[in-house]
Amino acid sequence: MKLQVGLLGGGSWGTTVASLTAKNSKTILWARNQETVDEINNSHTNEKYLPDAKLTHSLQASTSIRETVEEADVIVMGVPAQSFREVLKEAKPHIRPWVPIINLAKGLEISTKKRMTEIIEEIMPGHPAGVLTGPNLAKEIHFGNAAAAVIAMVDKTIASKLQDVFSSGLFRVYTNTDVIGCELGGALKNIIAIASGMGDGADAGDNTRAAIITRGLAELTRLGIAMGGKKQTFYGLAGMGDLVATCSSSQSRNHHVGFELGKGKNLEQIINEMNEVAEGVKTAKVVMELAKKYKVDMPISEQIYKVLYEGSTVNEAFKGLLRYEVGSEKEPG
Ligand SMILES: NC(=O)C1=CN([C@@H]2O[C@H](COP(=O)(O)OP(=O)(O)OC[C@H]3O[C@@H](n4cnc5c(N)ncnc54)[C@H](OP(=O)(O)O)[C@@H]3O)[C@@H](O)[C@H]2O)C=CC1
Ligand SMILES: O=C(CO)COP(=O)(O)O
Repeated sequence: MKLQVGLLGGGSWGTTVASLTAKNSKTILWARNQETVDEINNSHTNEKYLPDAKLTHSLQASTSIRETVEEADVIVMGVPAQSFREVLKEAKPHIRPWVPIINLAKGLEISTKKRMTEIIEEIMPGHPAGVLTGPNLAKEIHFGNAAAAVIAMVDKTIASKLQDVFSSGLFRVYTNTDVIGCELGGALKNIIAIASGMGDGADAGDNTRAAIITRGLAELTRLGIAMGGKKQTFYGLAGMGDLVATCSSSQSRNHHVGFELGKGKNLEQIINEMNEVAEGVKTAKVVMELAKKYKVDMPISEQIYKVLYEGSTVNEAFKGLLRYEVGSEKEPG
């Protein structure tokens, strides 16, 4: 039986994933913006978020959440982390019992410090919750470059059914049962990507970027393990894979924020000039609280937090990092 997909969120990643699943299954994409919906239905494009990309013709869009989810066999949540709860609550009355809900967002909720699948479990108890994550820069996937992702769910049987919904010849979807680790990998790497972009913007060089990626992996792994993720997960697609892609790509919005900071622009101006989300900016606040709660050292994230929220300069951030005691390159856990 072909599963029907209801995907909520018409930004660059939501539209990309909907265009992928529409190749395999009937897919309806919900966006709140009527113009976006009309453009997807009539021209099979979403120029605001995916300039020059042609979407799968069978993809339908709707401004009605009810129409999008009421017959869906799987719900995919493609809105940013801070809007996740309100959109899911709006959809809840129309979602059939036991339908799995898959998160695409890479962020943590500021007010509760929760992961998105924790929000799913809170609002929709009884529905299997999972996350699709990995090194997946939307535009490359749209233009047909090969990529790999992970679908993480506690229930292996459901995860392998959903593998077929998301996979295509060029988009290879692996399964994993470590939902916590996969979800945290995606959220935590965004702050490291800001750091890497900041180094690139300040012309710090390739060695600096490599050090940020490697030590960034160590610190996100430390927090991830303390919060219940598995060490192995952070060395896979959801951890190292996504970290490398995001930290080294000018397509990454988080890298872009860092790059502009490195060039000397201020945060407000950078955000005002973007029309897409950079989740790391908000996640940085949550991560500092989590690092304190779990008593984990996160020197790179801490310096980024100081630049974003405490008026630290880029120079001070790099000097701050250099002041940390150089210990042994011990196991992150
Ligand atoms: N882009 C990428 O390469 C990848 C992104 N992700 C993650 O996916 C998530 C979504 O990102 P992405 O699609 O890129 O984001 P974009 O910034 O491209 O788009 C955000 C989308 O969410 C919609 N939206 C925002 N707030 C609300 C709300 N309150 N109610 C309804 N819709 C809302 C926007 O609608 P409107 O246009 O009306 O403002 C827009 O359609 C993020 O967490 C990101 O980290 C994960 C992997 C890859
Ligand atoms: O998560 C992503 C790629 O895997 C996208 O990163 P940005 O949100 O920084 O663009």
